[in-house]
Amino acid sequence: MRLHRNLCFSVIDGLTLIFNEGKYADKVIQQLLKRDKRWGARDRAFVAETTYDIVRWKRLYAEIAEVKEPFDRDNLWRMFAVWATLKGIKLPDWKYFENTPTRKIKGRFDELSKTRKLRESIPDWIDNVGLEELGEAKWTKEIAKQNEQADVILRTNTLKTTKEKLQNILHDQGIATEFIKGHDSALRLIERANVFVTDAFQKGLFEVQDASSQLVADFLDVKPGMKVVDTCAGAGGKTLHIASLMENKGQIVAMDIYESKLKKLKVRARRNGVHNVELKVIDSTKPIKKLYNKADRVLIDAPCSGLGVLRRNPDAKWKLEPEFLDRIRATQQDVLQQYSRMVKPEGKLVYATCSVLPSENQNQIKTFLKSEAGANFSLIKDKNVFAHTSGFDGFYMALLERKG
Ligand SMILES: C[S@@+](CC[C@H](N)C(=O)[O-])C[C@H]1O[C@@H](n2cnc3c(N)ncnc32)[C@H](O)[C@@H]1O
Repeated sequence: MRLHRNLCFSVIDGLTLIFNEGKYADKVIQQLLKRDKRWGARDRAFVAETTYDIVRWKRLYAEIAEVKEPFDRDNLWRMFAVWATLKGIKLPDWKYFENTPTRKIKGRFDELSKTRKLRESIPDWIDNVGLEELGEAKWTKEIAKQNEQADVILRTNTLKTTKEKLQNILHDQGIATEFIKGHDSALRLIERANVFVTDAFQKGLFEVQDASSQLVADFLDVKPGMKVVDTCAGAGGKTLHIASLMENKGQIVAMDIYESKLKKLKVRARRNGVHNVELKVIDSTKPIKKLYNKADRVLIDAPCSGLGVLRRNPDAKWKLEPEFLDRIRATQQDVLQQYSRMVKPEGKLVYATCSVLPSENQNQIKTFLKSEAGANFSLIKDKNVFAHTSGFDGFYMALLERKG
């Protein structure tokens, strides 16, 4: 691979914004990709993947390069040189790469890789939490898998097409996909591609959604005609899936504390041809209380640490803080206590997170079931999905039923 100056400069600019100005990696990369209209698919992939890679391996590369935060541009070039050297890419004779100690970089990589938190490039505290909650063997495998790039997975919008038809349509546009066993609506891209620019996407034939995330709506056991409340709907990944499973029949109330997210859901629903979703901002306890005992199904896709989706959001490793984790655990129990009241007798509730930590998952369910609000419920089944065993995102989901 040959390094191109303007692409490498873009990566360094992006890293400055992410590391030094606290900007979100996905947003920064989105902006970077708009920089030069002449960039082809490969150039764009280089900028996106190299930036994500250096974000993912920040701690390890900074240790190898012997630089400390806040990083100046020279520091970032040194980290870039580490990235290129470890990838076996020949460094051009630009001034930024003068005196790059290639052999020393490889030696330090081997040495530092003996320690998990350095090898996997994670803060000490995350390593400690993972170790404490999952044990050495599981945590070591899971965090390694969480550092790999995730596949692109699509969910067929069955309101508009079938998985087989979608596969053919994408094939005609040069995008090869395969089915995934156990995931009825999913297609996996065999090679990465920008699917958002396809006609099929504009027409709402699919959404991009990881295979684990696609299990959640299935878990909720919805039927056409039901009244379903999606309490933490965000931009609606799961709401849209639920609408497909309900064949647009019945009613879905999609709620979130952020109106901005629900606005995105509105746009997506229109593209998907979804007609049975009502949006409600949670700005007080009123909209919740109004729905007490009314819903056949309630989904709590709870806010969480995101420790199951680091493959997609590698900068979360650096943004997460122990205090946030404590606060979010309290929120998780709180939403379980409050939102479970919307389930009617014999109705069902799914609690889900994209975390692999038991303290955000099964332990929350145990606490809930022992509480007064939880005494009305019984656990039907739950499922832990780990990236290292499934190959998809880390997730947890529990299905509870309210007694009659
Ligand atoms: C895991 S995300 C939801 C993802 C979304 N369900 C999807 O499938 O695309 C959690 C959501 O919970 C929302 N949230 C945070 N605290 C909340 C609360 N107390 N009540 C309702 N929603 C909340 C966040 O704004 C966020 O959109």
